[in-house]
Amino acid sequence: MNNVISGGKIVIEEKLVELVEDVIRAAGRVVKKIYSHDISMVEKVDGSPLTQADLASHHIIVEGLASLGLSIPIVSEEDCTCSSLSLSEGCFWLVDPLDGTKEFIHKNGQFTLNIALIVDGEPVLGVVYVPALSLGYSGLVGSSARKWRDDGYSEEIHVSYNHLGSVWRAVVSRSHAQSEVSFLSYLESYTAEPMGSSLKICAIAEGSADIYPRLGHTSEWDIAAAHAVLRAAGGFLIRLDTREELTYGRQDENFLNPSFVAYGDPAVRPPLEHDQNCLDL
Ligand SMILES: Nc1ncnc2c1ncn2[C@@H]1O[C@H](COP(=O)(O)O)[C@@H](OP(=O)(O)O)[C@H]1O
Ligand SMILES: [Mg+2]
Repeated sequence: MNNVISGGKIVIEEKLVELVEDVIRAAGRVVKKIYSHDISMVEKVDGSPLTQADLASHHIIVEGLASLGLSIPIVSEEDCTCSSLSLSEGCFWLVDPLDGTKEFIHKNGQFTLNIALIVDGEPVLGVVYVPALSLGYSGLVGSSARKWRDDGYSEEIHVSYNHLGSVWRAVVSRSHAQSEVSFLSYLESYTAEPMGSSLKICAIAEGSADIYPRLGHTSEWDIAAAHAVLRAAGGFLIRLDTREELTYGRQDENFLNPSFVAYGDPAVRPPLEHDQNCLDL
């Protein structure tokens, strides 16, 4: 592991992204196997679904990240007990082992595995894997973002800048999108495509969508990895209350996110002048 640790400090470079891709693919293989059989589920305390795939993926990712030997704390949707640590400074892994569990259960393919590296509150590295498509997205902020497949295909991705004067291509949650549609009515003309999981943010990163507003509940692990991919691809994900880029490690708030909007082109900002009004809709 000498190539990612130098002078006792973690070196965040492409080699580390490749190692995280190996970890996520290993978990994805198991998730895919479960997906192809009957899926049994239980309800968590908050009423959200949990399947054997969420737990299997969690264990493989936690073991895989630990085996890198970097001694970085891991916060996962399925185990956020290290939240007694102070996470606002330093590094931690932020993992959603299966985002879009409802999509997984409904077998529509729109679920993802997500691993982000957070440094001083910012998502700096992210890998999102889409088992149903054998497809992944990786981003290293300050370097580049890539879309890749298990067969070795890989291409650099970038947000789209060409929407001006044309219809805004919005993506919204499949399950929770009522207020988001009200928010979008501030745009002159838009289409709204329902999509599960962190795929929505990846769609903006690769330029196939322009904007994703989320006014309802999400947790930090739902979006951190795709947020890193989006930043690496030139995009933004800002809180609607402060209009600042969203940061991570807010364990005092149980890792719950405020309302936010993700977008690719900085020119999307003008409609956000109305954001506070939108929240009251
Ligand atoms: N009431 C709620 N509180 C917290 N998070 C919620 C929620 N309703 C939905 N979510 C989050 O939204 C994610 C799904 O997003 P989407 O609707 O965009 O596909 C879920 O991820 P999981 O499937 O990992 O639980 C869950 O974390
Ligand atoms: Mg999730």
